[in-house]
Amino acid sequence: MIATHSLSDAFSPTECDRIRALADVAPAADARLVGTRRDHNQRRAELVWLDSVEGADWVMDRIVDVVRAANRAVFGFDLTEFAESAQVARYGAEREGHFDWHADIGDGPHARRRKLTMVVQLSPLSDYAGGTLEIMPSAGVIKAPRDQGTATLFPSFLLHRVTPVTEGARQSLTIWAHGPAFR
Ligand SMILES: O=C(O)CCC(=O)C(=O)O
Ligand SMILES: [Fe+2]
Repeated sequence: MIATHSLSDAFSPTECDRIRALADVAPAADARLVGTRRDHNQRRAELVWLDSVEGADWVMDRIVDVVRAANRAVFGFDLTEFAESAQVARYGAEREGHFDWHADIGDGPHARRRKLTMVVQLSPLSDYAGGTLEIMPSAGVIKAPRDQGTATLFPSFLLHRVTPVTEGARQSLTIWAHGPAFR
């Protein structure tokens, strides 16, 4: 079974910096989990929804291309739409930014239909320590490559986490692709 798929140059470092600059000037919200509950032990991060940011259409265009190609080549899921905005998250060492083990399939009308998750590493390696994205397809854990611009895709039902950032700050871009239930 194919668990995760990483792509080293989904975005160039310059493009990552442009996305970070867009997110940096947008008002950030505190991270909400699937639904509306806020639980800072589960997740500590600041979020910017890309659909509320002007000048970010090219980011969504690229996301669609990358997810489509990876799905065609690797996953073969029946995906019909991107029903939710892409999200830029910032995990800062000042409050040990992290996201504990979770799956992305939730209770909401959209979260329930998430099938494929893609996370792009927006920060250069030198910006932070900790903040590793780990995915658990079975007994072992897969560590997502950290290089700036690398995308990691995985089925949204897999458990994954971001370990606490201990120095600096890590930013990531997350998008979900949706479709009818697995069968
Ligand atoms: O920031 C990451 O690497 C993961 C984000 C995530 O798991 C989520 O938003 O559901
Ligand atoms: Fe997640």
